[in-house]
Amino acid sequence: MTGGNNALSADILVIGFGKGGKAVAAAMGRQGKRVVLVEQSDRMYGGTCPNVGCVPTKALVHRSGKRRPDDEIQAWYERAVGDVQALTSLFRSGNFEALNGADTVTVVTGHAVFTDDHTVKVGTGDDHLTVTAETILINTGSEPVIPAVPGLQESRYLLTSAELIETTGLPRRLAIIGGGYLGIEFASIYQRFGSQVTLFESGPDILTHEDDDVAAAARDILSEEGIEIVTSVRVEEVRDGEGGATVTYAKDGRRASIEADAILAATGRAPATRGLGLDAAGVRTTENGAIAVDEHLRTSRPHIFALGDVNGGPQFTYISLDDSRIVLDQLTGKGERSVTDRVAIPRTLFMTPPLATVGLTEREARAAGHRLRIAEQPVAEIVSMPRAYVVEETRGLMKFVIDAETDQILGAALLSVDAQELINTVTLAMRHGVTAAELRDAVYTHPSSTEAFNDVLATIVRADEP
Ligand SMILES: Cc1cc2nc3c(=O)[nH]c(=O)nc-3n(C[C@H](O)[C@H](O)[C@H](O)COP(=O)(O)OP(=O)(O)OC[C@H]3O[C@@H](n4cnc5c(N)ncnc54)[C@H](O)[C@@H]3O)c2cc1C
Ligand SMILES: NC(=O)c1ccc[n+]([C@@H]2O[C@H](COP(=O)([O-])OP(=O)(O)OC[C@H]3O[C@@H](n4cnc5c(N)ncnc54)[C@H](O)[C@@H]3O)[C@@H](O)[C@H]2O)c1
Repeated sequence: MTGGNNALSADILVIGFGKGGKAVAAAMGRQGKRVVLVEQSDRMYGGTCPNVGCVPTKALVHRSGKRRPDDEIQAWYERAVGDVQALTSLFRSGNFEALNGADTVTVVTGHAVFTDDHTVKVGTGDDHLTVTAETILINTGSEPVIPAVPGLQESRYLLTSAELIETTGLPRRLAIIGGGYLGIEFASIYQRFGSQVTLFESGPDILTHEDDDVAAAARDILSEEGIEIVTSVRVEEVRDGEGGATVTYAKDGRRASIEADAILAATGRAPATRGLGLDAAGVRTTENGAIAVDEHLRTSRPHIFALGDVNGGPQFTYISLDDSRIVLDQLTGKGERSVTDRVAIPRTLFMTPPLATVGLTEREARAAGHRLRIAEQPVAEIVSMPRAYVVEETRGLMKFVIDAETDQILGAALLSVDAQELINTVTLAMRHGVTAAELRDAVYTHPSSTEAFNDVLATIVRADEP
């Protein structure tokens, strides 16, 4: 690193400690490049995923199923929060050391603001630092959107997901606004811990992207757990009282209200570009507020890249990681990778059991003109999968959408124990042209969840006529 006390210059500057940025920082540092990574919060080394996103929420999913007979609910929840915070703290320091421990990489803690297209200022007043770099990566993630409901923003019962997972008092009554991935996962976690959860979704249903049978199976599980799901709803007002808030909503032309001890805003996350000074760098944004990028993730200034949630792509950690591969390919490779060459990207919604999906739904495949065979079975009926009974989780179903002409798997929806693992095997099969018959007839370990494929793929419930 060169520069005076208040100035650093580097080959690569990374703004934000997200997945993609830290992967590029580590790789370029290993190649001997001088790298500076600026992270605004010492609670966020490693970014959203290990601190307040994927890792702590999945650790809570796990713990929400582990109540011992003599556990008092509040004490059990508080212990789970404490354990999960200890875990995130471990990952946080591991992330910091992994980067800052390298001779070539410096982690700077402070909020970065562009002053021109090669320079950022970190901090203010006498303490401020200037970092200048040849190449800059913006990896600032996203931040929760708070819907414009009168009284909500000012409510002392309003929490973001990051705040809720650190709160040691279990809300007795939790209202969640938004029935997407985040809202459903939190509904599932908190209902299992013992909260009474009401989930408000403005759309006509939850999981509308999925086929009706898959969505209905998932919805039934959530309802059986005791979650109150209110769809086609307009949350009209939040009014604070002494012991909680009154949430008033309109549905089917009628007004009603519930009382809540906590309200979670789960209505989406917007690219985090506020206060970055993008204008000073000449970096353009889209009308949705994301940083505009080409297929190689270059912004309107070609030496500045944007990775992860901030570029408006799908908001998943593994997409941010894949963004890092594209950027590294631009910086040191052949420049062949792009966002357009991604095939079959899986997703997992971590309710219990998880819902993992990839590729086309039956509805989408029909709309695209494919002649189909549909393989489907409820988990409880998959004879070749005793694992579901072994681990006492027999709820859900598995569904495959198969092209009847080529036997290629076009898509799958697995609502099942271990679905977050199973979906990666299906995805690999789809990427490499492994047919449905080959996946069906493969030899799998026993007792495992994968061996369900032996049965499910042999159970054709619908086949289109040639
Ligand atoms: C509750 C929750 C659960 C989730 N669960 C999953 C899951 O199970 N699986 C999955 O794949 N995805 C999940 N996601 C989404 C996933 O966490 C994000 O897609 C991913 O973390 C985005 O990573 P990123 O690289 O874009 O940046 P982030 O990891 O968001 O990092 C951005 C960093 O930039 C910092 N920053 C912002 N502005 C500045 C600035 N001006 N100067 C310096 N630093 C700045 C921030 O403090 C932050 O640390 C979840 C998200 C949430 C909120
Ligand atoms: N397991 C995972 O991979 C995982 C888990 C959690 C979050 N995430 C990521 O985080 C991102 C944010 O998640 P999210 O669920 O907040 O966003 P989302 O955009 O997926 O869902 C938001 C939901 O809120 C609803 N909504 C919007 N305004 C509303 C209002 N005023 N009242 C009621 N409902 C309203 C929308 O119709 C939508 O269903 C997602 O894009 C997802 O990729 C991923």
